[in-house]
Amino acid sequence: MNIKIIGVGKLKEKYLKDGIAEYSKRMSKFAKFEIIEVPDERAPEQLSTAQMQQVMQKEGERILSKVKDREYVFALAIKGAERSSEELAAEISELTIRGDSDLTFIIGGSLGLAPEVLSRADTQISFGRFTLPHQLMRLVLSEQIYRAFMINAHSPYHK
Ligand SMILES: C[S@@+](CC[C@H](N)C(=O)[O-])C[C@H]1O[C@@H](n2cnc3c(N)ncnc32)[C@H](O)[C@@H]1O
Repeated sequence: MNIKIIGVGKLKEKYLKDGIAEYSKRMSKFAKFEIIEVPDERAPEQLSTAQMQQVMQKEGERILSKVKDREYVFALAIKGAERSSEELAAEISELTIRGDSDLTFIIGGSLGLAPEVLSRADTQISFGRFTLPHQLMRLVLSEQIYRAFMINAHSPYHK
């Protein structure tokens, strides 16, 4: 199985890099795990709606250039559908059984995801109504994907 997370911008914080490296190492016995970073669009603090859409569109084009046709795509979106950890684990297991072995998770930039990215997604996944910083989201998501593998392996990690 190949798990890919596509994120916008370069991860700067050491504690986030360390956390992701830890889950990446733990996941290596279940899947090939990679994180792809696409450049964020430089933008001033104050943006008009049109400028915001332009930023999201440019970032969206960069994101979509990294997505292959065969990949099953989860877009992370606050307004997406919430799941429990067990439900995500079951979803990953079902996808594997039906032959979808390339799972891609997309996290938007600071303004969110362009409509084109949401349209390409096979499903939208929400971690609740809180807005999480996109870089922290990479770590939270990495842990939840690892947790899904542990649930499917019936490991006591998930209680
Ligand atoms: C700072 S948030 C963007 C906020 C933007 N106003 C929006 O509504 O998308 C950056 C990215 O992190 C992810 N994200 C943040 N909080 C999330 C949540 N509760 N559930 C799912 N994804 C979330 C999404 O991919 C989002 O595009």
